[in-house]
Amino acid sequence: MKYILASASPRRKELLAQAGFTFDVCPSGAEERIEGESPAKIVEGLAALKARDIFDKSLGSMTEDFTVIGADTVVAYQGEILGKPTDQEEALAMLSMLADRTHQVYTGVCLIQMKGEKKYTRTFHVCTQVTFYPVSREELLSYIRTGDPMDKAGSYGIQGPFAVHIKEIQGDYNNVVGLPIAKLYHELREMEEI
Ligand SMILES: Cc1cn([C@H]2C[C@H](O)[C@@H](COP(=O)(O)OP(=O)(O)OP(=O)(O)O)O2)c(=O)[nH]c1=O
Repeated sequence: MKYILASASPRRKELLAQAGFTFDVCPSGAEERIEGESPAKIVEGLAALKARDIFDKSLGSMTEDFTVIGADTVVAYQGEILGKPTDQEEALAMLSMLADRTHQVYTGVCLIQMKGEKKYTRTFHVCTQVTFYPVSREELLSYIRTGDPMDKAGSYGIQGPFAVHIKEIQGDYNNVVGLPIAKLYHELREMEEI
């Protein structure tokens, strides 16, 4: 089975490699816009969009069985959905809202597999609860100056300098970083047994 990761995220690449997969990386340029639904539906929809884009592009050139992996991550807080910030001001607004509170991180994953003549699709999501300590405005500003928030959903990376502000998490840590690798592994294993 050949695996194709439909993502430009270096964290997703690292997590998949750590888990022992060998794979190609083929980022999707699919337009990321799905609105007005629950966070779970949004991340699943966006993951499916990315996976489908790369599946369609790969189909003509693949001579062996293959699986495309697409993923998307958002932060949700009391009905608000937070993606990547567009500028430093927005990053400050997001982090100020999340400080001293608990929010949810959703990652959706879509697997599209071609086995023989048959196509199989699986889409799922994983939700992790994350609680921040109180964070002062000065601390937030100095974190934002590092540039770390800008490519991350919710404006923070749990795996970087912001780690000192994480009080508690409930659920899969890797899901927060961008890929629920354990669930992904088990879903793939089930898929390949069919
Ligand atoms: C909350 C959080 C998010 N993130 C990252 C994971 C994702 O890369 C990013 C959310 O953006 P995504 O749109 O999910 O992914 P991406 O644009 O990086 O890559 P692609 O669309 O090509 O798959 O935020 C962290 O690295 N750490 C965190 O703690």
